[in-house]
Amino acid sequence: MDIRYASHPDEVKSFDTSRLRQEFLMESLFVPNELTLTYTHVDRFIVGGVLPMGQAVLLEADKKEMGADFFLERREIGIINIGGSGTVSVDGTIYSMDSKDGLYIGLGAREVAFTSDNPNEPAKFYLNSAPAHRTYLTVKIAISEASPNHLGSISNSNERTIYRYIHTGGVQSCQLVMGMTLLKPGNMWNTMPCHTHNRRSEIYFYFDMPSDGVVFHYMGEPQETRHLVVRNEQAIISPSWSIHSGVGTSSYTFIWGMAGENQTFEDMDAVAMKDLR
Ligand SMILES: O=C(O)C(=O)C[C@H](O)C(=O)CO
Ligand SMILES: [Zn+2]
Repeated sequence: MDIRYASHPDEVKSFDTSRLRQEFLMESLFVPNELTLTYTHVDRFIVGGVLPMGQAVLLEADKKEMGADFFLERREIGIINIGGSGTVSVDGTIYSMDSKDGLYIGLGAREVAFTSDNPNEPAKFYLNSAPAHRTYLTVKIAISEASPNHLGSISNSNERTIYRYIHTGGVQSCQLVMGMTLLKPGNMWNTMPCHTHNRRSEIYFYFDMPSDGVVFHYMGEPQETRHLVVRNEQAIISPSWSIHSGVGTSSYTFIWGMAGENQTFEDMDAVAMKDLR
């Protein structure tokens, strides 16, 4: 399990490109038949990916790093499939997962296994997990059941739909809030004007990009912005003090996940365009 520590914003000002990437970027989430996990001390998120290719992959705890006998002993998890169809089995109950289907699994589930229906068109399960204090129902969420919110305009190159999967008005959780943003064709910008939210941190995961496409993802304090070049199926840690916004060389989709002090999606500290540096 890859471990990342939290950084002070004053320290991050002096990071060069490779240090920024080492601390904040997750470059390889999908390795055939492996559970790939990164544990960040930023709100103790675990971010991961599963690519089952002809065998089931188990959601196993890293006993040393997590100090737990099973992954969901003290945690909850949100899962979104970005690949072909597959299944997630939770203590013997099988959930069929088509592309862009989501699943919330509550504290205490012991045996979670991932499979693909067709190894030639494998499922790709993207995972966000956060510490939990009580059990909420395990629920599957089709994108048609997620709450859509249309934002932006073609004149600002940011017309997009935000789908909330796990949130206060939908599937309940202890602290995880999770969803997906789809850009309309021809639109390249996400989350600009940008914001921070000191009560929560956030993980962005970019996908549906061509192999030579990149997203210039902006992070840092609003007056000390930095960029990271992010490629298809890579994820970024955004601490509570950091903006999180990106512009692509072509269109893309991204999954966002938040955890922390509150779950109020609208609780954002908006950054005025004139204040960005
Ligand atoms: O497109 C957007 O704007 C977003 O998806 C914003 C994220 O959901 C976010 O940053 C929530 O805090
Ligand atoms: Zn945000």
